[in-house]
Amino acid sequence: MAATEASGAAQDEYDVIVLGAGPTGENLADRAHAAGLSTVVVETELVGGECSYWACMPSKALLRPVTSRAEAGRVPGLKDAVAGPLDAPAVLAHRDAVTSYWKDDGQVRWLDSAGIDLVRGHGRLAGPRRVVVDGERVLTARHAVAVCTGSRPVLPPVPGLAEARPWTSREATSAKSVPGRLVVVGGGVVGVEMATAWRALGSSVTLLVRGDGLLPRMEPFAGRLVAEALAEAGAYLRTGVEVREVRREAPGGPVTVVLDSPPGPGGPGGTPRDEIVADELLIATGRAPRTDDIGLETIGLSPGSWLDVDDSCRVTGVTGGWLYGVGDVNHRALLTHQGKYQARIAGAAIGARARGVPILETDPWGAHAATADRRAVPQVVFTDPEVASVGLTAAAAERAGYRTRVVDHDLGAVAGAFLYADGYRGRARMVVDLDREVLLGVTFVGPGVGELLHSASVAVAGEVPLERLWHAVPSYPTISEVWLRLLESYRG
Ligand SMILES: Cc1cc2nc3c(=O)[nH]c(=O)nc-3n(C[C@H](O)[C@H](O)[C@H](O)COP(=O)(O)OP(=O)(O)OC[C@H]3O[C@@H](n4cnc5c(N)ncnc54)[C@H](O)[C@@H]3O)c2cc1C
Ligand SMILES: NC(=O)c1ccc[n+]([C@@H]2O[C@H](COP(=O)([O-])OP(=O)(O)OC[C@H]3O[C@@H](n4cnc5c(N)ncnc54)[C@H](O)[C@@H]3O)[C@@H](O)[C@H]2O)c1
Repeated sequence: MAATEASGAAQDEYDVIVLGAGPTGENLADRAHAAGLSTVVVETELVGGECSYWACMPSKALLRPVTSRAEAGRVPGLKDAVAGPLDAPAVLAHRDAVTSYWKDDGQVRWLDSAGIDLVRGHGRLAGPRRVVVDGERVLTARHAVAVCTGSRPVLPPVPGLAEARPWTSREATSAKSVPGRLVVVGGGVVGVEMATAWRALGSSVTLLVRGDGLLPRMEPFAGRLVAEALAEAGAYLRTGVEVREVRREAPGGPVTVVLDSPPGPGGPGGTPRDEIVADELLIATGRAPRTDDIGLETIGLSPGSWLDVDDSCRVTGVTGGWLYGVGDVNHRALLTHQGKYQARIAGAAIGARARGVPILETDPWGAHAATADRRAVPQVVFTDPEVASVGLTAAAAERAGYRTRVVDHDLGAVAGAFLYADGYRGRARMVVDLDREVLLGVTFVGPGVGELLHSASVAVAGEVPLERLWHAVPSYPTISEVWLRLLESYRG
């Protein structure tokens, strides 16, 4: 059946209704359809969601030239060829192409070819199994409604901030020109990636962090190495500061950020009163669920809350068990690949329940139990150096009560790294569960480590015994030889 644009819909009753066509909604619809269920997706903006247009894809299009140039600049014989600045207009133009110029025709064609209907508009629940689109079109679901509405950026309650119309991740990934001076608030993933990108594109960047370092949820050496590299790139980092007030006198004019901290020496635009003046301000302080206006109150749930789900992603406390919350909206792991993973699991569970399968495989690692989104979440931060981690950090493993041993290795000391770049700097850590002798977590920091990560994901999710990992021989001379060094250190 052809993807249906709002009014000319062929039917109003489906087996499954999917609210939101981000990466999670698309994959959920695909899995439900593959299970033989008629499926419709409701989308209020662009099919492809945040990831395709204002998050993963445009941000990585901005960062790829940055990391490529940095890496080439460390290769003897190649350094001089990349000595100049980035061609910012060309980078921005490529970013525009990567987002298909913020048009979703390609993704709509995919839905169409997959036999999934599309209804454009804002969907709201209107009681059990009913969704009303733009107040007009009523859809009913025989089996399930899956809420895949994602998340949006949060603005902290700082006086003057909203009025100053700061950049959020949306503007930071879609801006058409390079601001002269950019202040970034927040030292999480969006903060460090966007500080890296815009600094390399030519902005004077000041990164304001209220804690004592960057990437606080990762191993401490990750934030330290990224902070060192940002400083070397000319960005200015201030830790232990809070934004007290923001002022922008005229739309499009400079913005003043007033800090709640002892006066510092001042970065670009810094003044003795500890105010920073910039051309743009990016707020990267986390996300809120897009559940404030989806009719949750009509089924007894609280609007604006993250959806509490079981491991099959079924929302808890809903009579009849017909409601699912998948992807960012359930707050289990706010990453595209984890949303897609949950969609595969939830889609299988919806299909099995629709077929009347009496007992689902809901034990950890079962076909109907999202498990990796708690125990083996991989993430790559695309900065220079890259940070790639999976599973638990040493601190998180200790908090969880495991008996652990932490093994570290200097990534720059393996032969592959020596060849990869002059003065390669990086570090690797594995966190071992001493009782089972399997890995709980692995972190790599260094140029190019993003592509190493899946080896660690396989080891952590597969709970591969270390004595078997000893037989997984890394090729010489690759950076993967760090696996051998880590295991040698562990075995002594
Ligand atoms: C700057 C940035 C960079 C990122 N980079 C990465 C990365 O490199 N790798 C990674 O894995 N993750 C990355 N993420 C996270 C990633 O973007 C999210 O985890 C992912 O987009 C979540 O997918 P989703 O489908 O759950 O939600 P979304 O992508 O947010 O999609 C939700 C969809 O639902 C629609 N919708 C909402 N409400 C309604 C409604 N009432 N009716 C109809 N439709 C509705 C929205 O319009 C949207 O299309 C990044 C995030 C940001 C902000
Ligand atoms: N490469 C990737 O995988 C990638 C890239 C970007 C974003 N993402 C995902 O998107 C999500 C959102 O990223 P994010 O960076 O916005 O959120 P985040 O939660 O990763 O980081 C937000 C940071 O802001 C800080 N903060 C909160 N309130 C603050 C305040 N009032 N003042 C100063 N600092 C404050 C927090 O302590 C935290 O360190 C994350 O879950 C992330 O995993 C992933």
